[in-house]
Amino acid sequence: MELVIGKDGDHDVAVDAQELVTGRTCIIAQSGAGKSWGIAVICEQLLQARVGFCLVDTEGEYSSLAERFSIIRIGSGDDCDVGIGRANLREIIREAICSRKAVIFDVSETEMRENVAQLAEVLYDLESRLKKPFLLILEEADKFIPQSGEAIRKIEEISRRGRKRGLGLLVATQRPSLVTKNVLSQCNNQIIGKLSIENDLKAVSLFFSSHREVAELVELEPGEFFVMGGLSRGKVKMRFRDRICRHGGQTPRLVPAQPVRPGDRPRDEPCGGKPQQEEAEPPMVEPPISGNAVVPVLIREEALDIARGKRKRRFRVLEPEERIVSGEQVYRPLHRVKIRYIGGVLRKTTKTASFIIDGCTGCIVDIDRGLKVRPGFSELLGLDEAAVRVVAGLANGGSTPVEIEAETHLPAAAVKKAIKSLSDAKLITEVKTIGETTVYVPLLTEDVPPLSSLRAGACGLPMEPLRGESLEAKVTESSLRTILKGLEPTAEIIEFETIYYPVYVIRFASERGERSIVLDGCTGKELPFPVS
Ligand SMILES: Nc1ncnc2c1ncn2[C@@H]1O[C@H](COP(=O)(O)OP(=O)(O)OP(=O)(O)O)[C@@H](O)[C@H]1O
Repeated sequence: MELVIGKDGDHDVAVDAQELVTGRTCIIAQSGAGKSWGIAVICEQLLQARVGFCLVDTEGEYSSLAERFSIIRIGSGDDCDVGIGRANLREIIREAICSRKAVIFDVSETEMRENVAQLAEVLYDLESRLKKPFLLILEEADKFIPQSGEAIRKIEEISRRGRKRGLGLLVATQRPSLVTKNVLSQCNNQIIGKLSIENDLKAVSLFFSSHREVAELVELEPGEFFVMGGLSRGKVKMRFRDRICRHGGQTPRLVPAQPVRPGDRPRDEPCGGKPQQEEAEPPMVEPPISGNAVVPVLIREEALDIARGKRKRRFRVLEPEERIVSGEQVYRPLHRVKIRYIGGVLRKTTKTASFIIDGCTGCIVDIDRGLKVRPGFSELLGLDEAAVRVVAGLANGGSTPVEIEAETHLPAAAVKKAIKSLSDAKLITEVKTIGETTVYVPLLTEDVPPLSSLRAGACGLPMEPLRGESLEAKVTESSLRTILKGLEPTAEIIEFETIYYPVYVIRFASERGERSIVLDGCTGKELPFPVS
């Protein structure tokens, strides 16, 4: 029997149902890459084929399956058929195995580990006697069978000895490097999607025959997966098919909120259909910084692990000379900015440009498989509009004050003042030429990007409300406006929103002193930001 689960171009991709239901399969991909979608597609196909399974739902996101199919839902929510503590689990699972039924075991609001351990015991025990095909599907496997820490023994046992009992195991994770190798190495069937973190790419490399194949995972689009092992003949790249039911794990869309002006009281939007209460007097407390943050992927231990590899070593002895003195996760403020200005060859066209600027340094960033940092406006921070106009207008070979006046349309006194502040900031230097004429040359270490080159892609990473400490933004809307006006007098900021990005700031110490590095909280890559 085959189950059609996806498409490779126009061709259906089918997997062997027997292998899926009684074998060991892993579904691996980073957050937002389509695992839950894929698991739900598999469940729909199993339901249509009347194959029994039990799905451990850690987020309460699969209940929409019950809108179209007959499923027993055990959990703690109002929409569950049986309360998780009160259920006669053994009887329900026996009935499901014998009658080829499906069970959703929703542990989202419960003591997950304890309940899943109990389920695994019951399943293994029943199947040791019944020996009928039945599949256990385990979302967020890293929570139950971690690489470091104690794994639920019965799940390890199911992965080793379930097949002969007809009991298959399908585990899903965003972080294969955090799942015990004891189970991962048992997975002879693999469905692997987009991954970016080095440790995770390393963890799945055992399923591929070359580094080149592993590197292909980084390039996959959300929804695309490689199906490998016993599920298909050879490695197949596919996209999971459309859902029959509504997708419960839909990423919430970010909708623009009403801008808040200084002095306005923040107003909560109604949530979950509850009516808004009449507001009481505002409490006299400092409002916490609120906003949306990119969901961190790396846990602290992993960041420290990466940092250990970056310690400086002594030349003679191989011991590291540096030790890690701290490593904390913080959020960097990033401003998403949209501007409008007059441009074009004849300077008659209204143009727009969008970009994301790091609020701490003024560098331009892209959020694409982690943070990519480019030169931006860092060196212009703190200058006034005239100074920005002067330094941006200087010819590489240098300009005289008269040439600067002509280029910038600034009066002589303003040019003189700007030259003084730029010299103080060591952003220009003067070169005396023959005949008493002074020529000023720019000392900017990076080229300032032209406005026409600024283009921000969408942030494809999952977001959540900011929950941690954030660094202070040195770039404000008004300081940015000053710089932009200096670069292009017609520039106006038309959108300005701050989002937050997780990083780890690691401090090293040695007898020579201290230094710090910044690691990307989503990819673990070192970011070229200075740490104050
Ligand atoms: N095959 C697909 N076809 C169409 N849309 C898809 C597909 N796969 C994923 N998506 C879209 O991508 C979004 C994220 O997918 P999904 O919820 O499956 O991610 P995930 O890998 O489970 O993430 P997380 O680990 O954070 O739960 C979905 O809301 C859906 O809109």
